[in-house]
Amino acid sequence: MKLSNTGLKDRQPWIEAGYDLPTYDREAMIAKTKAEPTWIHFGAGNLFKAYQANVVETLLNEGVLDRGLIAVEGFDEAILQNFRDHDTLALLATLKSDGNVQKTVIGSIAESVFLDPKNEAEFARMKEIFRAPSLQMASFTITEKGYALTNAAGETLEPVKTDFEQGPAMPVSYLGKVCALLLERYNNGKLPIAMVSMDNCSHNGEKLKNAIMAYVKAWNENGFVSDEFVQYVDDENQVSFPWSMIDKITPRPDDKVSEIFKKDGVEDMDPVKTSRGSFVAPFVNAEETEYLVIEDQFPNGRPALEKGGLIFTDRETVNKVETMKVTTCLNPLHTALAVFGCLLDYTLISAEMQDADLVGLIKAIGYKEGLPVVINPGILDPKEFIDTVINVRFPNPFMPDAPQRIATDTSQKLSVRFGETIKSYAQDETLDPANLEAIPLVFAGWLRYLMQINDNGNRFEASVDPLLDELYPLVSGIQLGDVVTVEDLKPILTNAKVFGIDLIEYGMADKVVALFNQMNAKEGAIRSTLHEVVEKVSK
Ligand SMILES: NC(=O)c1ccc[n+]([C@@H]2O[C@H](COP(=O)([O-])OP(=O)(O)OC[C@H]3O[C@@H](n4cnc5c(N)ncnc54)[C@H](O)[C@@H]3O)[C@@H](O)[C@H]2O)c1
Ligand SMILES: O=P(O)(O)OC[C@@H](O)[C@@H](O)[C@H](O)[C@H](O)CO
Repeated sequence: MKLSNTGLKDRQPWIEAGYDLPTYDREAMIAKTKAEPTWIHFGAGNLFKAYQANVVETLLNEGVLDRGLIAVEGFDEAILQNFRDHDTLALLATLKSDGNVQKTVIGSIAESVFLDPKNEAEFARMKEIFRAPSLQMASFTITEKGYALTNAAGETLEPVKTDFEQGPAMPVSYLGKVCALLLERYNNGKLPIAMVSMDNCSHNGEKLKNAIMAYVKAWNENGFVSDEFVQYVDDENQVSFPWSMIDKITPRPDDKVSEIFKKDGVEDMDPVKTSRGSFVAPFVNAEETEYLVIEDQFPNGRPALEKGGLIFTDRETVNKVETMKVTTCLNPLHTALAVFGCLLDYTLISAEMQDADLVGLIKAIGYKEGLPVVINPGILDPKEFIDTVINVRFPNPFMPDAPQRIATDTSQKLSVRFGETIKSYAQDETLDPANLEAIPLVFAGWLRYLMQINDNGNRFEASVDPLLDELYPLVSGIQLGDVVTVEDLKPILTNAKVFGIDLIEYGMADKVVALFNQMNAKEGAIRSTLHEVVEKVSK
């Protein structure tokens, strides 16, 4: 059995092996999507295939939609190649908490394009898509760092600087290319569009808009674009940047899941790590739970995605749901498990959920330190949300999720996942950041993690992180048993780009450094410190 157009011609073996197959005319869907695209997605990673593409698959099968998705990859060509090798088909394994695995052939991706102006044919197609009056939305899952314009020191990144100065003709940065496509749309009828960030960043729509506007303004100042273009991008009735919250735990493609497909007789199912560090396979594996809440601001209309379970609401509600998930009720808990999982030598989140100290830690972060600053969004109850995360989702033994995946780019995530909570404590007269215990432990744990020596004194390799080269030298000279001071770690502790706040200014640095020293005292000290803090906060 081959995952390809030819391989799917004989449907019987797939059906007998329990696969859900496309029931619509895929060729017709592809032709219609190419001719009149409605939805283009940037970032053809695992989440996109597991969530957005699966929702569209369901709606195509139900006859609600007649067009599928166009997938754009602009960072890692190997992701695209993997996809094209299988006629833009993908397999999805939905790993249910009762152990059942639902196997779906995803056919909803009609076309894939590489975002690269140097590749004339591909970029000409991108421009053609952006000229299409039918295009309603461009969405993004390009990770938090995909939106960055500056490095940790606040300096403009080189490719961004080049694009600001050289204009839209041949952009080299990711968002410079996206901005050039918006210009193409403007130059061909000033057509409206929604640009929807679906990444786990706080206020993701605002983040995308600010980044795009930085290009637009620089190009305007340097004489490349008109004032009218600036107004077009800035007018949410022309170009909107809806805020969103997305939630579906999508681990890297796992060998055990690949075995399930291989056992069924599906060929070529091995996951690979690409040279750019992506984990990719012709299949994706994900949990069943999923939420996608989007601000309903689509100036050119939108597909009826509410029929696929998406929730469309106002910005305030999205903000509350997103704040709840990303800054208090899920992602901070995940990051705590990521950091301590790597330090305590775990390779599975579900195994960490059998560890009373770690469960105690995330309960403290969620219920005790997070909940007091959460505003109930109304459409989801924060306490029930944490209950499900802790009791059902994280412990799901069938989910191959690893702390090492979640530890990716931690330097980019701490400010959102914990910094927002600390700021809320500081702003609330009834709360005091000095009373926080679990969050400072995670910060100290992360500094200890940066040493890349685990609690047994063994070296481990930190997950990919854009600041690792910058941050590692600050801790690489520290030996197990050394005692450091706030002054020694000042360059990190004061970095508001990392923590969201200056830890010295907020009076948290002493506590973080004391916990770091306690965890660095000797082998086993991470465990004993974790246990001690959890005992203290559980009282
Ligand atoms: N995996 C999950 O559980 C999950 C759940 C909810 C939200 N998310 C959000 O989706 C994002 C992607 O997750 P995924 O599982 O698809 O990851 P992935 O590693 O499979 O895919 C990442 C995508 O981002 C692109 N990318 C990476 N670095 C980039 C850069 N510097 N500039 C532009 N593009 C870049 C990659 O090429 C790829 O298309 C996450 O960062 C997160 O914000 C993920
Ligand atoms: O996806 P990231 O890299 O922002 O963070 C890692 C995980 O915490 C995250 O992917 C969760 O699995 C996801 O946010 C669940 O919806």
